[in-house]
Amino acid sequence: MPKLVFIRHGQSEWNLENLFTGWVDVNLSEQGEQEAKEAGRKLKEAGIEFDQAYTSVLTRAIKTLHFALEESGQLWIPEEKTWRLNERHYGALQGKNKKAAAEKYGDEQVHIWRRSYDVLPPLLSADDEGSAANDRRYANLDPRIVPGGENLKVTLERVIPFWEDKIAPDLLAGKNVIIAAHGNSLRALTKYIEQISDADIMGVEMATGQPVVYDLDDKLNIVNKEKL
Ligand SMILES: O=C(O)[C@H](O)COP(=O)(O)O
Repeated sequence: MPKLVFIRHGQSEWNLENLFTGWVDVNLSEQGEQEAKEAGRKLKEAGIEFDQAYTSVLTRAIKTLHFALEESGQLWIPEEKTWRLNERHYGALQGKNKKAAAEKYGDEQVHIWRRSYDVLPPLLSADDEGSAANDRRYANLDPRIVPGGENLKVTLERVIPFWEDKIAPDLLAGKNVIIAAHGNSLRALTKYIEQISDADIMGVEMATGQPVVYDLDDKLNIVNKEKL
């Protein structure tokens, strides 16, 4: 029975400062590093052995994966990084303080931007200096698909092709897979594999640094879900 583990990166420097982050490549905070190591200890305690790891192209997720794997003695396993597991792009909100935005635009508007399934944040244009179009790590992406802002729906639509092409085939081959990613790329995957409605996904949150372990059957149905 394959195991699938999701882990949201540990607390980042911008989580700590309460800033919208999205595709901005911030580091883990000291607490975030500790959370990632603790996740590794829990995975070791649970005796989970991985065959394959996937992560985003953002430092906070990559380092979380590495701390967790190192702590569980599995830093050697194959890993792949993909932009498709990146955090949802927060558009022009990136770098803004969440509390200050709520004071300016109202709690309700900010909640809609953060948790609605299909409302887009204010977009960042491709010529904005913060645009991902200027970032070397996305140079191999068709400029037409470099986002200027994403909602959960758009995030899900770019995460699922990666699930279909890479993650699901690994699981079907009986491999245990760990995915270290982000609050919203993991909410998108959670919505997809648990078949959560557009309305109910608004209430689903991912804690930083907490492994979520799924046992799947050979048709990838969920047999058990446990948070460590
Ligand atoms: O990108 C961000 O700001 C956070 O990592 C996730 O944000 P959220 O809690 O607003 O979804």
